[in-house]
Amino acid sequence: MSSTDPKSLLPAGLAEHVTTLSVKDGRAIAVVDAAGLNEHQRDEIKRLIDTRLLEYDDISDVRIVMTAERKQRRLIAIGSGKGGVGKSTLTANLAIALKKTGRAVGLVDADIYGPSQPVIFGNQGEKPIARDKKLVPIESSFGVPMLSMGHLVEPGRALAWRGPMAGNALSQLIDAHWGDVDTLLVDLPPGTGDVQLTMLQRYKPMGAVLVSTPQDLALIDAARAGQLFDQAGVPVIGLVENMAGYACPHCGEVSDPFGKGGVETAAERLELPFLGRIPLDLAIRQGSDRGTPPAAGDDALAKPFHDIAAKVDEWIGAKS
Ligand SMILES: Nc1ncnc2c1ncn2[C@@H]1O[C@H](COP(=O)(O)OP(=O)(O)OP(=O)(O)O)[C@@H](O)[C@H]1O
Repeated sequence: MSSTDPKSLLPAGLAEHVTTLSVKDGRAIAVVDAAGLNEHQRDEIKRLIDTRLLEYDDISDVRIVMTAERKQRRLIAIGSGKGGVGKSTLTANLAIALKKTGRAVGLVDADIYGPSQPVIFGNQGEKPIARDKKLVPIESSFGVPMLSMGHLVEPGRALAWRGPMAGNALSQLIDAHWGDVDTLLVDLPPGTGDVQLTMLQRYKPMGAVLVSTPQDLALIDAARAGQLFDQAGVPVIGLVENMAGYACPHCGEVSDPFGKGGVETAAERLELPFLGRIPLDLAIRQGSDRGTPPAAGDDALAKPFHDIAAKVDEWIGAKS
């Protein structure tokens, strides 16, 4: 067989996808430019090339290399209207719970103004290394690789970042060596600032989860954050109510310091799904401070996080 132009072995419609084709000792190696092709198209092209080349008597083995075959990584943003409502706590526990459902989850702590994930995961002081100018995520004890500005700068130093600097910080964390991770949870700073805008412009998340306490003010801000996602065409997966129902550790009586059911009512009003309620429980705060997030366990404290993760998991499954 002439190998001056092996691409001529293929019909033009297939050859146009092939960067190089070599044939030697019965083995054909085709390099296919897979940029812009979806998974189905890639599989189809692979199949057609394979079948066509094997029709030649002197080809017995076909190897196909797909370039630009970047793993489609979905981003799920976790946002809140205001700070201190438990967004970081939810993100960490959701990531751990999703990992338990079998998803390859990673976590980006994009709350660059007040990164708290290194504390929640108990790996403060660890520093990610860089390879080929990209960061390598830190492996956490819960099987969730993660990157946080808290691992890169001294506590408090990132606070002054605004505009492009804040956006670039986000890119460094997202465009990292995430390997097999297919679902990246992004813990956003509260509100609707520079990081959120960069996120929406450069990396359109697949969906967003919003956290709020039942207080009216927190809810109004959460609705505003929801609007931003909505305008950008990012579906809100649902709302989570945090710090609802405080069970007194002494007498067991349940009180509602921030009101009750406000988030569920707001979700109904905004026509958004309600994903669940997490109680105000001292053990949740203690676990977060100690580097042992409750979702790592299997007890009653873990349950609300696992239930919310199951709903998010189902939502992702339905969209994929
Ligand atoms: N359900 C809960 N029960 C008890 N403590 C909680 C609960 N949720 C969060 N906390 C605690 O409240 C504090 C704030 O939570 P967290 O850092 O998750 O909020 P945040 O919304 O991410 O805040 P910020 O955006 O300011 O970082 C933390 O000390 C956390 O441990």
